[in-house]
Amino acid sequence: MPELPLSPSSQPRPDATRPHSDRANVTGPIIDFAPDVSCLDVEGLSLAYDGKTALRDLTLRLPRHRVTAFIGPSGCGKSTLLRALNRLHDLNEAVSRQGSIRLEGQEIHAPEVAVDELRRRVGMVFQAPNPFPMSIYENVAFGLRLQGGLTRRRMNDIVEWALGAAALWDEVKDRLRASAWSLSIGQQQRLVIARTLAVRPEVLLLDEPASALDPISTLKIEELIRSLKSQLTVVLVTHNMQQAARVSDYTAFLHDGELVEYAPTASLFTNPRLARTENYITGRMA
Ligand SMILES: Nc1ncnc2c1ncn2[C@@H]1O[C@H](COP(=O)(O)OP(=O)(O)OP(=O)(O)O)[C@@H](O)[C@H]1O
Repeated sequence: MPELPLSPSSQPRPDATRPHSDRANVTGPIIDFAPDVSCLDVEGLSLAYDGKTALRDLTLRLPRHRVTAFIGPSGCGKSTLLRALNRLHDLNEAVSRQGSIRLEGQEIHAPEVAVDELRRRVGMVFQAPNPFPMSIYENVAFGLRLQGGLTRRRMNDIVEWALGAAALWDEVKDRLRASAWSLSIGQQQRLVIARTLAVRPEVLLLDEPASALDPISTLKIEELIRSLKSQLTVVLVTHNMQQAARVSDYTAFLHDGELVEYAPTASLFTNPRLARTENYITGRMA
């Protein structure tokens, strides 16, 4: 699929080079670009657990077929925001929410939206790989079987495609019937990504997908993230700022449940416009 052109406003602005002292009085949020085509639109999103605020009036647009990273200190609300994007909070009665989230223009909380279908369109991969206790093949075929209606040949094709897209096919093609648990942790995480890709999501949410992995597996996941954006929109939560800088096109910095700064990644890391962002990315804020 062809790459979308970046809008002129997505380039770093000249005044982003102003000295740090000028930034000190600005509290934000600063949103330093406007996506030409957004996939997910979050508007006025607030969320609380048992009345305790975790997200405060967040508004941001996530561009289609790009990688957007959420960064910020522990407890700032990154995972809470990510989970809101495919309604993972629905079953938590302690959660209250205000505001809207639109996927390709459609409100995801609208009564006519089927949550299962939403979660097919917006797939999620967690920090610890969670393959099902079945074979490598059956893990990837799992969602396809639930959907039904596929011939054996078509299912085989999709399983091969998904394992290939997750950069795992060459390593497992000769042992598809082996238990998923016989794979290394890094391979298990790529298997879980293949399982998610098999049902053809439009968005892939990744919650610290490489934090439990060794450096080589991490590199593979990062290469995979970069390759996937030609086919879908990726949203990545990471504590690893080098990783955000390596793989993402845009970065949103959250602090204390608020969106502080949201900009093209290169611009945010080289010329943060707010002191709070600079303090975090330079390690002066835990
Ligand atoms: N299930 C929950 N029940 C109650 N409070 C929660 C729950 N999940 C998160 N919180 C609280 O919401 C706030 C935001 O948490 P969240 O996990 O979204 O932050 P985070 O930025 O992803 O943190 P980390 O980087 O440590 O994973 C924190 O104060 C956290 O304690």
